[in-house]
Amino acid sequence: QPMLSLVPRNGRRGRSCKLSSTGVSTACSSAVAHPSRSSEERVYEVVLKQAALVREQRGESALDLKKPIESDWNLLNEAYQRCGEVNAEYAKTFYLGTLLITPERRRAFWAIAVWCRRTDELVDGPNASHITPKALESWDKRLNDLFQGRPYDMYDAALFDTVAKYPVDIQPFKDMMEGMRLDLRKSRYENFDELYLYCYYVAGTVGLMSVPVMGIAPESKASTETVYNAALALGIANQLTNILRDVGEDARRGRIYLPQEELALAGLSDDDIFRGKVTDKWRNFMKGQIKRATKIFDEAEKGVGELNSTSRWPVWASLLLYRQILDTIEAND
Ligand SMILES: CC(C)=CCC/C(C)=C/CC/C(C)=C/CC/C(C)=C/[C@@H]1[C@@H](COP(=O)(O)OP(=O)(O)O)[C@]1(C)CC/C=C(\C)CC/C=C(\C)CCC=C(C)C
Ligand SMILES: [Mn+2]
Repeated sequence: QPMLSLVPRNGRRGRSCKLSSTGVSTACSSAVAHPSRSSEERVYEVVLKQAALVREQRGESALDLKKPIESDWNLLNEAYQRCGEVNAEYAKTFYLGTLLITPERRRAFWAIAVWCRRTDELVDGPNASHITPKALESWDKRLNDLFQGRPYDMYDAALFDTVAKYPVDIQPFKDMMEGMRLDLRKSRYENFDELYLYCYYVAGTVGLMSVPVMGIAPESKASTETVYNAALALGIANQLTNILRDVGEDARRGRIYLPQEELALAGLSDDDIFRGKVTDKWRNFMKGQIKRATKIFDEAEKGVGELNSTSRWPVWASLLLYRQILDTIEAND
């Protein structure tokens, strides 16, 4: 059974908490059911499905659950509190955003973000070298159990409460796991289409998980699909930013997420990345990558005003904070 430990980044001293994952195997359906179609078409299918789900659920009370008894209630509060602590430590930019949202929604985001972080930690954390496809299958089985009301620990219990209160579908969670599977077997991306699909898996999915909690403004004239596409764009833009920020860190682990075809067009090779030399070719290449990510942030920004009024500020704040990382990359040469 893999132990999943969230340890402070940058070698900093601080809180470290051990989280464990248990379970057995289950297959996972995903957006890659039809390899002949483009990544965007496949992702769009998931967006449409998610949008349909919310349309179906709109108008229903989010609090239809039977009221929990007092002691359950206290435990649940504690579970959410712990999710908040993990986020404050490991997802700082998003944590700041969540502080601007209503308390009910805030804790729902904390629970979702902890699951995302733990999932990412399976392939990126200190125990990543021991993680096999089988271990991911266990995590997948555990996800199914959680959605069916059988949480394994407090973090899962908080997430179960969240998915019971808001119309959050399991598919984006499954798709995020597919991204982690990709990380186990793939360390190069041929073109942007391939990279886009990876970004959907590990980050676009977070947008799809988030909209049902954010809520769409009742006065919004935009279609549900438009709002979901903006949310998807925010996840993709965030992830592209992560990739551009972490080129060095990823290369030290033998991973290059930058599209190979685009590197070659710019006259750059894997070796240039590994050597980490900043040349004019590299600067020009990065300019193009930053431009593309900025455009996707701009697409996302258009959707912010369609969200429930209490959800706009936190999303906008985290969008601005994340987009600024692109400026910092450029300023750092
Ligand atoms: C209409 C509209 C614009 C709606 C907005 C919907 C919305 C709130 C979208 C959020 C999108 C978002 C925050 C995506 C996160 C993408 C991301 C950075 C994913 C990272 C994956 C792995 O990457 P990597 O290994 O390269 O990165 P590290 O170096 O390890 O960091 C992730 C690590 C997945 C983990 C993601 C989180 C912990 C963030 C979870 C955020 C939320 C649940 C939403 C937070 C809520 C607000 C208010 C921002
Ligand atoms: Mn990571």
